[in-house]
Amino acid sequence: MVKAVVTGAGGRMGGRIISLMEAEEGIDLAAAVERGDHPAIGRDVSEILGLGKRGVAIESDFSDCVSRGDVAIDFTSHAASLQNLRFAVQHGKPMVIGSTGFSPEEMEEILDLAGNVPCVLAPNMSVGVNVLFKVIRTVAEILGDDYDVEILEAHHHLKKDAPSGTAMKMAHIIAEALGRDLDEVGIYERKGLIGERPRREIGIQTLRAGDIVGEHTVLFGAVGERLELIHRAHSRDNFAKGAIRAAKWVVEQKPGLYDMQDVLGLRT
Ligand SMILES: NC(=O)C1=CN([C@@H]2O[C@H](COP(=O)(O)OP(=O)(O)OC[C@H]3O[C@@H](n4cnc5c(N)ncnc54)[C@H](OP(=O)(O)O)[C@@H]3O)[C@@H](O)[C@H]2O)C=CC1
Ligand SMILES: O=C(O)C1=N[C@H](C(=O)O)C[C@H](O)C1
Repeated sequence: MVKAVVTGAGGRMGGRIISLMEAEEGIDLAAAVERGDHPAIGRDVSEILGLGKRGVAIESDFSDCVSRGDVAIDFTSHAASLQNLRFAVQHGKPMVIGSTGFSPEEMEEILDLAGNVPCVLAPNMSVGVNVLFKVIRTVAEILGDDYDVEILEAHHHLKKDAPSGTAMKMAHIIAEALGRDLDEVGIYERKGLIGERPRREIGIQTLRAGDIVGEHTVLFGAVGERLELIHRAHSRDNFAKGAIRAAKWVVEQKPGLYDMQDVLGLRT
């Protein structure tokens, strides 16, 4: 039985992960963690989620409880996940990180830390999006420079980072497939007399509205036609199931940084 410590337990993703873990074989909740000043601290985690009492109280100090688990699952924020990974390394514990919005410097530190423990880091843990990552690489390679590339993402109005981690990963995949440097060709907003669209631009556009769970469109446009590849998440359960699957997988791995392509066996 894999024992998991879940951080961000009072959040949208943390809550779904804990709820779905109840019905999942081979994994159990060892501890649940929230930010120190969160109103849920000290309350039974299942009570918060409307599941009745389970005898796991929400705690505030990850460094205190990480050693009670075989793996930590963290959907909090870029800063909290990095801090938690530092603690996980101190205790030699594998980690699954779903948070997004890491800076290049933070990514460098994660890569460095993951040299000590196995770590899955993925901006999107759904099977559908991870298949789409492969598909858009192939499509970009086939269509090449003849098609304009635009990525459109839409999320709920509570999301803190933009563009989404998924949209940024899509942009990186396509830039790599087309031999372009995303720092040079990525365009995140347009306004005013912008002139004709440079052919090599990769547009990444963000929408925020209501309770949209997560939608990503990759548009390849030419004169006379366009190809659109769309993923729509209907709930957070696919992300949560992916995180649980990653947690069971990562405990068997050697130290290193992995993503969902590795977990799902999609890497070629
Ligand atoms: N990889 C994937 O498949 C997915 C990734 N995400 C990403 O996961 C992250 C979380 O998303 P979501 O659940 O919607 O966000 P929420 O804001 O609902 O949840 C995050 C939770 O983490 C808590 N938190 C913040 N800092 C700490 C800390 N230091 N220790 C413990 N808990 C802390 C927050 O508390 P407080 O509210 O008090 O700040 C909050 O309860 C985001 O970065 C999002 O982009 C989301 C969905 C899928
Ligand atoms: O914050 C969210 O909600 C989501 N974040 C992830 C991202 O930034 O890509 C994945 C998902 O679309 C939901």
